[in-house]
Amino acid sequence: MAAKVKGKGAAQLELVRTEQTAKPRRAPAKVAAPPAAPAAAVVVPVPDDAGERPREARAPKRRATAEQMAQKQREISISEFFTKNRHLLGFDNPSKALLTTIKEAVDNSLDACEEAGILPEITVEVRDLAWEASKDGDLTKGEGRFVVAIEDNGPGIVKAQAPKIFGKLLYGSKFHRLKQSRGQQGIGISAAAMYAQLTTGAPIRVTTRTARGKPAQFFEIQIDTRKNNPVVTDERELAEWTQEHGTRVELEIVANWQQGQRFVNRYVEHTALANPHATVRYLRPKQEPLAFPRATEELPKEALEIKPHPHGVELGALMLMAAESKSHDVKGFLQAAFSRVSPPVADEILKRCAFKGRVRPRDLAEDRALAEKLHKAIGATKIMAPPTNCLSPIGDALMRRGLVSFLNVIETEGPEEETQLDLDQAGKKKASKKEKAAKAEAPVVPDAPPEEGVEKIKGHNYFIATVTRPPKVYRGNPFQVEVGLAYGGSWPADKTIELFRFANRVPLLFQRGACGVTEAIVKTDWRNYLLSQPKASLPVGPMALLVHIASVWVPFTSESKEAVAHYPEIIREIQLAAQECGRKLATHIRKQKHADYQAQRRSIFELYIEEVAAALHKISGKSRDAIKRDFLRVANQVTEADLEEQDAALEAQSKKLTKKPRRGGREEAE
Ligand SMILES: Nc1ncnc2c1ncn2[C@@H]1O[C@H](COP(=O)(O)OP(=O)(O)OP(=O)(O)O)[C@@H](O)[C@H]1O
Repeated sequence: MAAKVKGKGAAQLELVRTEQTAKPRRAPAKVAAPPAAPAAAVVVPVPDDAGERPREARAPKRRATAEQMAQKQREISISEFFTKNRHLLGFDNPSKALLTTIKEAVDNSLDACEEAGILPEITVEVRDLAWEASKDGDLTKGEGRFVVAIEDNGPGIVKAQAPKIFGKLLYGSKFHRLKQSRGQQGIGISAAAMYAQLTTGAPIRVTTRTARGKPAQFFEIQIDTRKNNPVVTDERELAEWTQEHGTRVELEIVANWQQGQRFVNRYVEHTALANPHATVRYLRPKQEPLAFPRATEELPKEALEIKPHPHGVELGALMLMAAESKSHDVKGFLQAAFSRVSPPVADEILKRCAFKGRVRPRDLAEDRALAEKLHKAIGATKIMAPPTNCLSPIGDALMRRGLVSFLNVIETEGPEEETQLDLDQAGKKKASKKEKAAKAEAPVVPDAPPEEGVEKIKGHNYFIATVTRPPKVYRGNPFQVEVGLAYGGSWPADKTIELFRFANRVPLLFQRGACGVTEAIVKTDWRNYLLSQPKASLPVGPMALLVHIASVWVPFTSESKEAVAHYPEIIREIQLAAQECGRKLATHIRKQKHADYQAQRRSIFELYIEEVAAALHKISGKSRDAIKRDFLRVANQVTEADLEEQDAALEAQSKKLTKKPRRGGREEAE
């Protein structure tokens, strides 16, 4: 495809596909015969591979002429293209298709609720048609077929829009705007509908209502893939529907539940983790439903739409914007079309351009040299970074709450609290009844207060730390990175850490190796933070690491939105966030090691308290319990004081160890 300016005038500039021909304007009178082959074929001497005497070869026979080829050339509709290339949209195989279908609909529901200012209540339902038929004694029906239904309490969809939203690829509200949202391409839900149609022939079924008192609308929609247009096969009003407002989308698809369910489980769990304001219910075949109640009643901060930043615009886009401008002069155009261009900034840009005579925006569209001058001047002018109110990060507090409620759902009940007596007997053997009774009578010395950042979840201690970096910009697009970690608990200590990747609060479950997020975490030297790390790999340790990128436009590596592209600005920000979080982790691990050591010291001391108390009781006649209590208090004071001293030393050490990333990603102590 090449950009070509057609005719004159602002509206006339457009990007034109240089097709040979979509449809010939008039049929050729007669396809000209190919030129007659020369009487004697051209003989080209070809040296033999072995370097022996040159061999003589014939020129290959022409198989088709340009005219013959032109007859086969025609436009390809976007739906036809993606029908053939559905792997590009995440429908590679039936197990992945199950997840992609759910993901597209849930992401839309969350986006719609947030945009409307509604706390999302989302139900995800997967029905296994073969299993349902088998319950009625029919073992022949529905093999490999599933119904996926997603219902939300969002704002609903107006009647006239529903067919295009669900029956036309590249139709949506988010592509042209600059504001953080899960969807950005306008292809997701219609692609799911296309996959359903392709694999089962069934239309997508949509029920939607925009307000209480208004009737719910029901549609069955198919896609005419040749034209990329919707075909409504059924449409009616429903008198009864449970939702006052919202949308329900139902798709019948070929899927692989056996393998796909773990992806869906993960997606639902992680969606709840990054969206603590949403309630998600998950109804699945042959298993108990799962519920993820919201962890906060607060909606995320509203992301506002911004205008593009001048430093992010490329020459072709600048010409296109100029062509569409309604401003009378370039100064007005710059101010109206871009963010952060105040009158003085516009004057400075124009001064740099030094245009001769009056230049109107449409002149820029028609004259590439003029546009290039302006483009260069923009690049040379210092302009304030774009506004960042277009972003809505999760934030430290909610990331922590999300992690806690996620761990509460996935964590199984931990071991019963081990009594001090269990530990005293050097081993894990249970305390005898007598010992337990003695323990109950023993004087109580208060436990040390839990360390800041440590959460007890179902009997397991997790250290949780979070970092939210300030917003940054890549190619004019604001973005912000957040990192959270949960260390300890029942995560295995000898395995690679769990890396949870998120983009605009959407979990990324595939293509971990191809993702810029993974690259940034691998490049971070986790040995500085007391984790082991094989070369060029993720670190090893009992930890889950959450990385979230919020941006007005996430640069994905493909339309299936599974991995983030390797933009240096993004990778560096992730590294900085990971390092900041890593420093918190290292402080915790050191503290933990030291506390373990002091507890060990104390327990050795406590082993002898009983006997010493008995002896002192004999000598002094003072009560044994009072003596024991005094001893325990002293033991605690000594080890606490040691701990405090150690804490101060650690604090000083960690301040000294302020890390600075080295070029290439590794970091050094200053
Ligand atoms: N449940 C819903 N409630 C309200 N509006 C919806 C809902 N689902 C889809 N929409 C509207 O339909 C549009 C198209 O959705 P679609 O999933 O095809 O693309 P997208 O979300 O814009 O981008 P992407 O292709 O990246 O997912 C959305 O932009 C939104 O305006």
